[in-house]
Amino acid sequence: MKDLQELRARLDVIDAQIVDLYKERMDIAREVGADKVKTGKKVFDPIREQAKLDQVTELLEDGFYQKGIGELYAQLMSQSRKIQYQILIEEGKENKSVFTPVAELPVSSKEIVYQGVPGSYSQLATKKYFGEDAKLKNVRSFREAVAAVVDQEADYSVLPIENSSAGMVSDVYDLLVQYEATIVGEVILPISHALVGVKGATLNSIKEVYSHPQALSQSSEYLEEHPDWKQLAIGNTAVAAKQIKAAGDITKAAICSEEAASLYELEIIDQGINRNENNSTRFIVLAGKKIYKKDAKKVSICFELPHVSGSLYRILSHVIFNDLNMTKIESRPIKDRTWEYRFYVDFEGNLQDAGVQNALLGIAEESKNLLILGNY
Ligand SMILES: O=C(O)C(=O)C[C@]1(C(=O)O)C=C[C@@H](O)C=C1
Repeated sequence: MKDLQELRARLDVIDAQIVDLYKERMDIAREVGADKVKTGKKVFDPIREQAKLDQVTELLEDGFYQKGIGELYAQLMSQSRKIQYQILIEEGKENKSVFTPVAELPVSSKEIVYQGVPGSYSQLATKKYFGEDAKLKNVRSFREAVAAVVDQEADYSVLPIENSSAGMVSDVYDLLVQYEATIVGEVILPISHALVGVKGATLNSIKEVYSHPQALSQSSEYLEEHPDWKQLAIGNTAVAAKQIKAAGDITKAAICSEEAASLYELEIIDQGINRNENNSTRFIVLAGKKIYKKDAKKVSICFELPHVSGSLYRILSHVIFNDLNMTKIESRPIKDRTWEYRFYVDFEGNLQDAGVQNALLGIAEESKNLLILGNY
């Protein structure tokens, strides 16, 4: 058997050759990029890439090696594209961003909109972000809240986007795309549910509990200790509180925030009844204009991908190879297109960073319907 040192010495020789060839290949890819800038050809040429993958795999017989060389070339070509997108940016040939940086979010005399009723968690989140004195207006649906900013009836609206235990609010994700509203901020609200009732209501008098389905589910362990209580779903926790007040019945209770209890003059029977003590909801602040704060640190985008092996991998490589820290990924089915998905990705960065611009160029060219949802 040849000794390890000898084998490693041979690998070193081969690797030096690979490095030289890699450099030569990248230099040529750069020249191709310069040519593409001149002729206006697209950087990503999927037909050429597939032909290249077929060509290199055919040169090998072993199945394991064939797969390996395919993976290697997918990486190499992705790096060629990265260098070429960089040239586009240097030459100022990329599609200029339609987003305007601002020092502070502008506020006019218009109201700030939230969905729900006074006392709801959305109202609490809105006050947390804009301050106690902000002029607020409530609307009934998520759709109305998004439409209000797009139609310039309000400067901003605040909507829940995800809960730490129940997950994404899918309707809001879908509306973001339908209306092309811009995320300009976010606020995280710790959620602590209380069991509330009218004066005289006690754990023993309760027969029915009303709340939003998520609040019921987040309090499920507590409710399991009271199996005889009937659970009834209502559109909003604060609406549940309002109804309990109107009913004036000691057999009915609501699960809502302590603020909603005090607003509707209800008594707190039990506090902090949610299962997960760290339960929080993240709310987004939406604007109708394409603006972002100069010091914004997070980019949210969404794009569509065909149901093809490796398509998500290739797109995410733009995030990874530009050293961007991806903090979240979600997907939603695209209506009327079975098994096709829209992906929602968050990563750290600012629209002015070269790495962010480079990644967005690549994703725009290689996916369908890229939308920059916001930088905040
Ligand atoms: O042939 C090209 O057009 C290139 O830019 C080179 C290359 C490659 O690295 O082989 C890179 C990107 C294209 O998508 C296809 C191929």
